[in-house]
Amino acid sequence: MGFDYALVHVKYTVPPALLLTLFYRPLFTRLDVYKIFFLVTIAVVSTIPWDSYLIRTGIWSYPSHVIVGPKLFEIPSEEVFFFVIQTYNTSLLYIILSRPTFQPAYLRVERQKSHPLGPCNQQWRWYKRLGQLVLAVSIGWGSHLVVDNGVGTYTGLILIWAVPFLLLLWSLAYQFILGLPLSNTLLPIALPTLYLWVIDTLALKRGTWVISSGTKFGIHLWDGLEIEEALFFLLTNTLIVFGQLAFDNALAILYTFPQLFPRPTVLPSPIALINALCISASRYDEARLIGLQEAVTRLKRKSRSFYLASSTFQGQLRSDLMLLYSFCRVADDLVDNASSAEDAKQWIARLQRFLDIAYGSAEKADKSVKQYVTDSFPQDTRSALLQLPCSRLSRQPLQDLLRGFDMDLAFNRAPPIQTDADLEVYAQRVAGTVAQMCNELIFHIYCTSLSLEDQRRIIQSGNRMGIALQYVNIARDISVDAKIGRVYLPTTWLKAAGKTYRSVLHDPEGTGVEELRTKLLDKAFALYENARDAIDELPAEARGPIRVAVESYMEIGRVLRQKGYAVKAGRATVPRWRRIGVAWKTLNQ
Ligand SMILES: CC(C)=CCC/C(C)=C/CC/C(C)=C/CC/C(C)=C/[C@@H]1[C@@H](COP(=O)(O)OP(=O)(O)O)[C@]1(C)CC/C=C(\C)CC/C=C(\C)CCC=C(C)C
Repeated sequence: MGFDYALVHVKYTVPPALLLTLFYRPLFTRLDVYKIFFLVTIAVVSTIPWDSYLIRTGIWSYPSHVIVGPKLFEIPSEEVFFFVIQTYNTSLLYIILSRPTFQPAYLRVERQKSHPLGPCNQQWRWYKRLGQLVLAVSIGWGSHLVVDNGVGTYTGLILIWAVPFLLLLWSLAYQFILGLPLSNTLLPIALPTLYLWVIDTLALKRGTWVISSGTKFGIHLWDGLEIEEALFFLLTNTLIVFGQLAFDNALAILYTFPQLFPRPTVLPSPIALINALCISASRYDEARLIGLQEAVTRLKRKSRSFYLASSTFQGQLRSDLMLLYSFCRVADDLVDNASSAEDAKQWIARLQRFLDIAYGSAEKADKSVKQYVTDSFPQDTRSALLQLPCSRLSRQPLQDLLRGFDMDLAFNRAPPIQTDADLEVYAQRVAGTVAQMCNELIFHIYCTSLSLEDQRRIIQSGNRMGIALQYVNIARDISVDAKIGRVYLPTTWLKAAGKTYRSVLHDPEGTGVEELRTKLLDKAFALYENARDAIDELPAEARGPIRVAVESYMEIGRVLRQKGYAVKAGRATVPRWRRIGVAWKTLNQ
């Protein structure tokens, strides 16, 4: 009996597990736990027979003075724990590194020439086949080495055990394996592999585990690291990451194509996951994928705060929020960038008609909505309208949002915001409604035990939070808005400060404006303080992410409030590292 192997865990495998867990703790969801548990189970069940065979045939061994004692099918308990902890560490590293990526945008429709809709991404079929060929050849070579029963036996046994699983995962998830950024694929394989190579070198040198000499090539990758051990850790980490990628690929399919999977659950069963992966890529909805890709690009380009916050959301809620953002952004831009007041009015009328049709008769809606949008809106805005998740949103906040845009048009006639009450109505329409829709999506997607009355109360707090954010938005954009002929500060405030609407329009940075900005920010922070506790009552999966979304926007207000802060180029911005810091601090509160 000895503790050498146990000490390898104490020193080298448990500390990274603790560090990674601590780092990711605020974002750890049930789905993450489910994904890791799923993979750990498969890893343990599939490795035990193979490892047991290797030990029983003497290909590798553990001197009795380095292990504590208990064994499972001849495998020391420390080794069984190794399967668990390696899968946990590599999986968690993958989850952390892939969190910023919006993976559904990497799904691709594949169609052959013979398909009625014409060819699309045909090259993917060849990539898939090429990968399958390479993996099949590796299995063949592995079998040959095993049959030979010579110095290549250990390599052969590694190959015939690991590569069939890789072949299966590749065949199911090649789109994600090839298409996702290297930070989601190569990095989570390379980092733990390198780390385990170093640990293995130390363990082999100390004799914690021993590989018998007749079954290995005797080649070293570096002093003390046998080539077979290097291959073993490389392939096991690849298996874990491919397993996670296949899981995420299945989730992306389940959550992206409602016409194929109408009501996916938050924790889909293994059968549902396999069904999703087995659907032919020719059946993916191309319009939906374009809608999601355009939504991510739009969000990334237009809002740094919400883009950062979006990476803290998961699954269907993340997609739906992006699509909602895309719609709101497009609608706002169509009205704001119109060439004349008449033109802007026309866009609002068209958006109004779009809502009429989208929320009209269910059977006819789909076709006529598509037709209407194609006939009435510019090409680059269509996906934002057509992919709006109408079935999960009520009509009233969308309707009110348009009424808010309508108030913007009134600036051409007379200042529409005279009093505090006007300001509140305006902010409620353009931002309270947005918050309401975010909350509607959350309650739709995540089950809650809250009564309807409590849900209504939380939604009302959300509305107030939206108003707070809009006040920050107005405080930030006083100069920008003046350039387009708008002053959102109530005229009663201007009068009390000895200013006129016209004077602020012409000199938005003049004396006295700073005090009014501060007054507006004070109002924003009062509303925020009042509403923020309601976030704690949201379903657990949405709490942290919503806090990040709210805090990263309120941070703009904090920057504006800093003594001596001068608004640069007409707009206050929060530096990237400060935004990340805010998100980090918020999640750890
Ligand atoms: C994470 C993520 C993807 C969130 C998406 C949120 C979303 C759908 C935002 C829509 C934004 C938008 C373009 C709306 C159109 C009207 C408008 C301009 C509203 C102002 C947003 C400012 O965006 P931006 O700075 O990019 O705009 P301009 O450059 O000035 O044109 C608003 C300030 C409204 C934003 C309001 C919210 C996102 C609501 C926040 C509140 C909650 C999420 C609810 C909190 C819940 C509780 C229980 C308190």
